[in-house]
Amino acid sequence: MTMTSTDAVVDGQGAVTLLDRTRTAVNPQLRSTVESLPDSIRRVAMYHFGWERADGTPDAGQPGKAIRPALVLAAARALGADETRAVKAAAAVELAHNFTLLHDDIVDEDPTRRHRPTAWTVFGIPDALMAGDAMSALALRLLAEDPHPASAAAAARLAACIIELCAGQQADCAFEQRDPREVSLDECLAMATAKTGALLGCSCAVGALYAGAGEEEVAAMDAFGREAGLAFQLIDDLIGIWGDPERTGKPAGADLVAHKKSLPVVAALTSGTPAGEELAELYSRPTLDAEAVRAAADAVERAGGRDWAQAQAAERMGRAVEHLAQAVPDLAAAEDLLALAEFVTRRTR
Ligand SMILES: CC(C)=CCC/C(C)=C/COP(=O)(O)OP(=O)(O)O
Repeated sequence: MTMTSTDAVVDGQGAVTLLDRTRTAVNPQLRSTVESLPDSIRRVAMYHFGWERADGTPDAGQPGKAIRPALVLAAARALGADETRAVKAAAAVELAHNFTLLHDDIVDEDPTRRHRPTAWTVFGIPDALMAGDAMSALALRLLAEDPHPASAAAAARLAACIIELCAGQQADCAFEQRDPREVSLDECLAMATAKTGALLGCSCAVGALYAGAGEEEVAAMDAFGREAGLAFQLIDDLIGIWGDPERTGKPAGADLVAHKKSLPVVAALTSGTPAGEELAELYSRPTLDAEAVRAAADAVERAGGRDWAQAQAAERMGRAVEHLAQAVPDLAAAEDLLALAEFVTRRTR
C-alpha cells in the first residue's frame, strides 16, 4: 500500500479513502496482535472487533473507522517518513482506543457498539474488563517490540496518554454525580480534551516521532490532534443527541436517555435560560420516554447548547489548523491530516 498526499482529494471523499486504506494497511497487524492473546481473553477481543461471533465462529469484522491509526500514518507521511514503517505504531494506538471503548461501554452500561451488542453484555463485565486491560498492555507491548528507533519514545508517550485519558474518564464519571449547574463548561472541555483529545494528539505525535521529528514539531502535532479531538468529541456529543439511529447504531437521543452530561447538555444546563431549567426538570426524572427525549433535545437546542457545541467545534478546528501549520509549514504536505480533521467534525455516525 502506498498513500500520497494527493490521495486526500478535498472533495469529502478524501478522508474516506484514507480511512479505507488505513484499515487495509493496519487491520491485519491489529488482528494478528489480538490473536496472540490467551484464548480466554482473545475470544472477547475477537468478538469486540467483529472478527468472531460470540460462539467463536468467524464473522466479517467491524473494527471501527480507524481514525487514530490514519492520523499516525498521515502525520508520519506529512513529515517525510515511509508510513509502512509506522504500521505497528498505528495498530498500537488503535488497541489503546479499543481498550477505552471496552471499559467505557461497561461504565456507561451501553448495550450496543458498532451496531452489535457490546462485549460486556455478551461475555459479562469481568471478561470485558480483563480484555480491555489486556488490550492496553498489548498496545504498549507492540511498541516496545517494534525495532523502529522511535518506538521507545512512542511507547512512553502512549503510556502517558493512557494515564491522561483514564483521568479524563474518571472526571467524566465524577461529573455525573455532581449538580450540573456546579460543573463549569471549562471543566467539561478540559475533561473532554483528556478523554478524547489526548489520544488523537498522541496519534499525531507518534506519527511525528516515527518521522524523526524534533520536540517542537512533535508538540505541535500533538496540539493539532488534541484540538481536532476536542472538536471530534463535541460532534460526537451532538450525534449522541441528534444522530440518526440507523447510522449510529444507537437509539435516538441515546445520551439523553442515559441522562449524560455531555458538552451540549452542560452548555444548556448552565445557560441560565428557561429552556435550561426545562432540561434540568426533565433530567431530574428517573426515566425519559420517547416524547420526553424529544422535549429534552428541543430544550438543549432552545437553550443554545447545539449552537454552542457547533461553534466550539469550528473554533477548535481553527486552532488545530494553526498548530498544524507550525508542525508542517508547507500545509500542502499535511493535506491528509486536514482531510481527516475535517472528516471527524463533519461525520454523522
Ligand atoms: C475515553 C473514551 C471512551 C473516549 C471516547 C471517545 C470517542 C468519541 C469514541 C468513539 O470513537 P470512534 O468514533 O473513532 O470509534 P470507532 O473506533 O468505532 O470508529
